Amino acid sequence: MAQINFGGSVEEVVTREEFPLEKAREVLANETIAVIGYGVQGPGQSLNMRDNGFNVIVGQRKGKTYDKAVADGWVPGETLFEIEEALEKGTIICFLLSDAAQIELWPTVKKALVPGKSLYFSHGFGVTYKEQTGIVPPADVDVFLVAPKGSGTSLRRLFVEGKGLNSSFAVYQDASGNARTKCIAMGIGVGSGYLFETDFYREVTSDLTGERGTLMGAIQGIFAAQYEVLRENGHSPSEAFNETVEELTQSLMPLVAENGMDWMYANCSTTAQRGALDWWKPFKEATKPVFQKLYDSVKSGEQANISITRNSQPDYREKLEVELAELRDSEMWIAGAAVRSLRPERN
Ligand SMILES: NC(=O)c1ccc[n+]([C@@H]2O[C@H](COP(=O)([O-])OP(=O)(O)OC[C@H]3O[C@@H](n4cnc5c(N)ncnc54)[C@H](O)[C@@H]3O)[C@@H](O)[C@H]2O)c1
Ligand SMILES: CC(C)(O)[C@@H](O)C(=O)O
Ligand SMILES: [Mg+2]
Ligand SMILES: [Mg+2]
Repeated sequence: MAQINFGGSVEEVVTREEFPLEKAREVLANETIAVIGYGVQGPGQSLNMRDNGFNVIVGQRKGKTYDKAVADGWVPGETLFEIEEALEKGTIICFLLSDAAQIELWPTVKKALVPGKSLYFSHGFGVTYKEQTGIVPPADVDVFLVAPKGSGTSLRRLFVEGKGLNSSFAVYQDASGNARTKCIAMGIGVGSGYLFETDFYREVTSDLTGERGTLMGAIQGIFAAQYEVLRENGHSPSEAFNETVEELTQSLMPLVAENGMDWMYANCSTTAQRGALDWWKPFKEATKPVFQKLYDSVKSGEQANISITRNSQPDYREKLEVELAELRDSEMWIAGAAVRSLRPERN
């Protein structure tokens, strides 16, 4: 493994150079990889693995997503099956249903896990919160995860562009003695840029924190707060949206992604630089207690509990739609839709 110094801590990571695709293909040459679920990660991972030359099949219940799989080139009866049939044919079972649906399907999956098969996750959720999920894999199967650090949509887009999302990987159970190598081979196969090692508990606690925090929950909260203050002080929706969201996503974040925040601070006006240097610490101080509260809630299992309870309700979709409409119909995101429609590349 490559030793990389991440800000003073040396960590071992797996790169594509030291674990090339050819090696991954060799490791998994005799495996049938069954991707169960074709929601967000299912398409990204299965299509990348198919394009990388792996033996992949998809298991998906009939409906809109099944039709999407057909449209993506999966052939019913050859590479696309009902879930039970795919579970039977697969030797590596990629459990890519939503975390709540995994609970419901677990008895079916468990039955298919005969000795010698492997169980693959993209989240540490199911086994970490086993008291709530009931997901306890049989002792004679390998259990591991590869968790792409990003959306399945970008996993596929970046792969098509010849780039790759980073993923974490972890082995929960090594029945064959070869679980780690298989796990890394899967990580390379799904199109990871590089892979860093974790365990199921750390993967789920960091992931739940990140998505509730800076990746989605906190950022929307900060957007809404600044937008409201600008609007309450007489700024137009277009001015408030551009100064809150559009400039960040279109101009500054791609530059931060390329060069880091220090570069961004060094390459804006001296006026902006002074202000950003003065204000980042008060924002940090104001929000850190909220992040600590969030982490504690993740750690105690409360967030998992909320997620399982809410997402297992029969009227989950209807209730979700109401909450999404609150965002979609907010002035800020209506203004956002108008701003997006004005981007020159839309024409
Ligand atoms: N969404 C992401 O980009 C992302 C990123 C990293 C990790 N993950 C993890 O990957 C896994 C899959 O997540 P996802 O977001 O792709 O899932 P998803 O919510 O998109 O659902 C996946 C599939 O589950 C199927 N499904 C739902 N309920 C079902 C049921 N009762 N019976 C049978 N099928 C059912 C749906 O048809 C869909 O094809 C999860 O563990 C998630 O935490 C997701
Ligand atoms: C894409 C995310 C937010 O990183 C993932 O963790 C998810 O659950 O969808
Ligand atoms: Mg997540
Ligand atoms: Mg995530």
